[in-house]
Amino acid sequence: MTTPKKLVLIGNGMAGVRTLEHLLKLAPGAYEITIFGAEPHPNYNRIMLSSVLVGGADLNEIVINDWNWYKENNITLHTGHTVTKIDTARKRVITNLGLEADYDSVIIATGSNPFMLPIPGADKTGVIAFRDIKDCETMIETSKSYKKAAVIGGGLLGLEAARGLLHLGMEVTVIHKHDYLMERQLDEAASRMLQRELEGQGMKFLLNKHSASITGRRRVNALQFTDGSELAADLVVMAVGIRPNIALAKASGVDINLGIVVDDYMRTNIPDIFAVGECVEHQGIAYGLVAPLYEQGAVLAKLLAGVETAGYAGSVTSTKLKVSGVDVFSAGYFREKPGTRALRIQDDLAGTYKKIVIQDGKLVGAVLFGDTTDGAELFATIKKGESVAGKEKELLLGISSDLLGQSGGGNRLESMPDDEIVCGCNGVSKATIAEAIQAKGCVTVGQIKSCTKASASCGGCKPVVEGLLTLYAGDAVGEPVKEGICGCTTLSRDEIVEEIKRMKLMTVKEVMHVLDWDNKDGCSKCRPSLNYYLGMLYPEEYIDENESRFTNERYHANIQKDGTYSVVPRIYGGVTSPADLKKIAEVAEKYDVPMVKFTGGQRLDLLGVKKEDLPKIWEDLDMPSGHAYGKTLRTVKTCVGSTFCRFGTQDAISMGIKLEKAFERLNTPAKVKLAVSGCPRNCAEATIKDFGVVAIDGGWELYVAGNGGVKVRACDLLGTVKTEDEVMEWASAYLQYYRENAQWNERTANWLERVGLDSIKKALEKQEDRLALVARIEKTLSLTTDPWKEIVENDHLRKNFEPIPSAQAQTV
Ligand SMILES: Cc1cc2nc3c(=O)[nH]c(=O)nc-3n(C[C@H](O)[C@H](O)[C@H](O)COP(=O)(O)OP(=O)(O)OC[C@H]3O[C@@H](n4cnc5c(N)ncnc54)[C@H](O)[C@@H]3O)c2cc1C
Ligand SMILES: NC(=O)c1ccc[n+]([C@@H]2O[C@H](COP(=O)([O-])OP(=O)(O)OC[C@H]3O[C@@H](n4cnc5c(N)ncnc54)[C@H](O)[C@@H]3O)[C@@H](O)[C@H]2O)c1
Ligand code: SF4
Ligand code: FES
Repeated sequence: MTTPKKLVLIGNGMAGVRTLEHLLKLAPGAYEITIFGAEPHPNYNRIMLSSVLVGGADLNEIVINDWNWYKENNITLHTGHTVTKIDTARKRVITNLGLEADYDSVIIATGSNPFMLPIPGADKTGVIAFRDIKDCETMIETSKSYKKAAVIGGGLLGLEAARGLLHLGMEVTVIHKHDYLMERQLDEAASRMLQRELEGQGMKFLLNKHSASITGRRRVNALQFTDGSELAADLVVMAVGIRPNIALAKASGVDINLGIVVDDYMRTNIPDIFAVGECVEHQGIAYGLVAPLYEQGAVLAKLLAGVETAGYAGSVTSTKLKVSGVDVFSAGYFREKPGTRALRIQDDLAGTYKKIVIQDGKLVGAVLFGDTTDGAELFATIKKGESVAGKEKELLLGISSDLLGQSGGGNRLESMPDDEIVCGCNGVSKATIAEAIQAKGCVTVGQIKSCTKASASCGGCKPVVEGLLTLYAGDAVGEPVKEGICGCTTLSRDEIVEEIKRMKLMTVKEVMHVLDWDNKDGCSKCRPSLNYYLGMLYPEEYIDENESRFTNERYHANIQKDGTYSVVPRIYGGVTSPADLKKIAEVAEKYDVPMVKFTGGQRLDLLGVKKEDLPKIWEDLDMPSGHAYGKTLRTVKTCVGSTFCRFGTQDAISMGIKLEKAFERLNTPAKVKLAVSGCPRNCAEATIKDFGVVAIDGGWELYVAGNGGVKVRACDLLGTVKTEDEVMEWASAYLQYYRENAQWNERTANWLERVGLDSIKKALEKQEDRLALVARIEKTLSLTTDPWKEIVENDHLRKNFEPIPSAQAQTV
């Protein structure tokens, strides 16, 4: 038996220990391993520090290898020791505390140091980085006694720190030197959308700002900028990038440049000294994300185990911001340059943006905002490097689902190699996930997460994990895969509503806590849906959580492409008056409204309004909100009907106004549009509305679940009635039944297709059932108020519309 060689690992972090995990599998017993780690902890998942800050995990949960792991693998671990020198002549390492250890081979995995701006006052108490457990603990402690936090750096780390500090109850301002956030990962359009979303969560921003000094006696009390302005701050977190930690390598004669220079096998210039992780520079690049570091570790482990391997060839990277409620994804070379072509889709209403960049017929980069489900597929396509010529639009529209095996291109997941890493953050391979499903019986993403940690960090791999679940659980196990309303829970809409009723849960937080949400803060899908369900179930007791709503609903106006808003006052049934038209014209002139436009719903839209002008405009207009922005009743379109039209059989205008006055301000699962036509010629297009009314001789036909949007759907006939009162009764009952049974964000057309017309007819056929529904909708309607009026009359609410200080608007 050969004596094991002595292997010393310097740095007990993610990349180094990951390399050893591989090595232990490939060549158990081949090495006598000693690890030196400067931190006092066992190896932990640094990525998850962001989750710790927002209460999504505690420090014990982020440990990757606990103390026992080292014992079980006969590894000698020295924590709290910083190696200060590698004596390459005597093949020995020496620590700051005087400990020495001989080696045959040594791996340097010292990671990075956070870059601290060298400005006066940077050494004051309360000025920290965000890199390790200690920083995380300092933030949590500080938030208990102090209020104002400043985060310098609007990159991934700065924004995740800022989100954490907000969660801890601090007021947070992010100071960024560029004019838009995350410029290293996003283009300007996506970045502006991100900023708006984060502002909605309460984050403040100072862009184009350069920090000059930090003031305070011992502790920081303010941050001063080069333009002379300042910001009060009790805590300053610097998140302005990282620098490879090369001090030890330099002191030991190892070649360094930006980082420790290595070849494709992670060898340095000195025999038997290897390096891996963030401290390394490979082909001129130092990586700052775990996926490439794990790839490096796999190559090095094979080399040390004597297993043949191709060298490390560099990595294409992708990132996902880990801020709940905000989906941002970026991969590859997303900037346009000569020789590239970019395709984009931007939907300001849905708050989504997608851009792909093509070079030489191949996909080379992508940016996604608002909906990142295509991220995994786009990233896989970038990595494959195959031609996508002719399929660019399919890629852009997200209908080329080769990766998940949903299109004719064959199932890429089936042919994916077993050892391919699916979850870059946690280094989980396809084989590990397959084993979790097939051998350990996992049938939900949540279970796979608990079992393997795949999708536990940034969540970017979730679509692939879901695809594998369908592949293995669907085919091999045959068990139904139960999915929750979003990634935070496995509970369906109906289960959640049942539990809320059964346990009398009264707030969004309570629901998430009691029903054991995976992500304690929820996300942009579950928070607004819970807010809706609670409001629907408890119209009297529940206090609407404004922060759970989307930007448009929070500001009671539609945000436009350029960040301005649109104002649509209510114009019942499309009928206005000279007085109202005059008011609208005067307001448009007074506030320099760039455009006044008739909408498709027969109203007037004032476009290009500045946020700070909104309350003043509403005050001057003195008209109710048209709710053109929310998941509520939008418009009731009418034709002129029997009042003026020679074909009209009924008074469509007064019927429409009656309906609009009854249901204005009603919260619904998704937006609801109504129309009334005075005869079957149907000039108001009532048969493509959520609820349409068409006059016939001696009565009215009632139509439901139509849609004139992306997917046009003609209504189904619900029934025929004789009187206006009956129209009101059926409309009320139908809308309330929809409110009580549809999923949040489900339009009536989709709802009806899901549950079937017959089930709806059955639920409404008995008058006693209809009247019970009518009573419930009337209760809800009796409690609604006009949001514009409420804001106009409340100074505190008006403050939310004041401009956010920017580089142009100085002192804070
Ligand atoms: C808050 C946060 C969130 C992040 N989120 C993501 C994410 O979502 N996705 C992603 O891909 N990446 C993320 N990262 C980056 C990721 O954590 C790093 O890329 C990764 O941890 C680097 O691994 P490493 O082993 O090279 O360095 P580290 O994990 O930093 O390990 C190096 C270790 O070596 C120790 N050490 C240094 N010098 C010595 C010495 N001389 N002697 C002994 N020990 C020494 C250090 O104390 C440290 O413990 C995040 C980073 C942070 C801070
Ligand atoms: N979700 C994730 O993937 C994730 C999360 C956190 C951290 N990380 C990684 O951790 C590392 C550190 O993150 P980071 O965000 O600090 O690095 P970064 O280099 O990506 O971003 C730093 C940001 O700070 C800004 N900046 C630089 N100097 C500034 C100054 N003087 N004033 C104001 N702004 C300034 C830069 O413009 C840049 O946008 C990176 O490698 C990052 O990839 C990744
Ligand atoms: S729908 Fe009939 S009543 Fe209404 S405008 Fe058209 S033709 Fe006239
Ligand atoms: S890739 Fe980030 S959690 Fe899987």
